[in-house]
Amino acid sequence: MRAALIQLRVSSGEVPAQRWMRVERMLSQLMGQCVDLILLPELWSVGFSNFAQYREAAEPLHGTTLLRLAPWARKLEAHIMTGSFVERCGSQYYNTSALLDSRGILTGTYRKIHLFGYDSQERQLLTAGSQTSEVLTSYGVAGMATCYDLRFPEQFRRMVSRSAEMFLVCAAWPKARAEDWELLCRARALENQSFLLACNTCGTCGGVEGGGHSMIVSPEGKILAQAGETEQVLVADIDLSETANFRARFPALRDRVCMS
Ligand SMILES: O=C(O)CCC(=O)C(=O)O
Repeated sequence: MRAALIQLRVSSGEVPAQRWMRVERMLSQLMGQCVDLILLPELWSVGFSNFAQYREAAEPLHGTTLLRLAPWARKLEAHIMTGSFVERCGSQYYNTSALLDSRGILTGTYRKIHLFGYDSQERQLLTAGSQTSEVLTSYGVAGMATCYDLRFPEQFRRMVSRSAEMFLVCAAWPKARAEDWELLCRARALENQSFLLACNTCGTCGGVEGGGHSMIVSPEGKILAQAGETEQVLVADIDLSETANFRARFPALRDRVCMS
């Protein structure tokens, strides 16, 4: 499977339309590259730290993000994990990401469970999701998660208990905690013997510098590909049979003991 992580620069001085233009340009550059799965970061259109704009930027589930990205999924014949957007549902607002299949059809959604309350208004403005998300794709079962969720191993373990074989993570993780980012991405992959694809932002939004370093981690916790600190598309090939091979060779998941 060939994956492409669109590490987008999200800066305060820009309007979402400018980011959309760059995203669509990067998608068009993937034409002919036989990519199977594309990931975008967390709240890339509005900008994670642009809290004052959340309400105005909110959209229904089948809103702008899905409508604009679905034709790209069809054109590129690739799954697209849309990154997250502010979803409006009745009077509630969520940090929601979606997975489109290569026909542009919505196959999975995830509402961020662990909202970030430190130096952030996310927890005041949004409602937390209450369900993990495991989506059956043509490449296996994908578990979806968002940024701060990385600090909560029980969420990833639950997804593995529900058959996840890889994790798709969108993030707006700050550079100030870049070491945590790498450590947590590798730990969640290794302890769950699963591929982890994590797409982050870069650039400075609301005074917070995005850490970049989007990465693809193997089920053995090794970084297979990693972006730098600037805007780029990280493309890498993944051998998904490694998950089953490693789980058979070193069957730690089988030795789980129920602690509750
Ligand atoms: O946990 C962290 O250090 C960063 C989390 C974050 O920025 C987020 O959830 O958007």
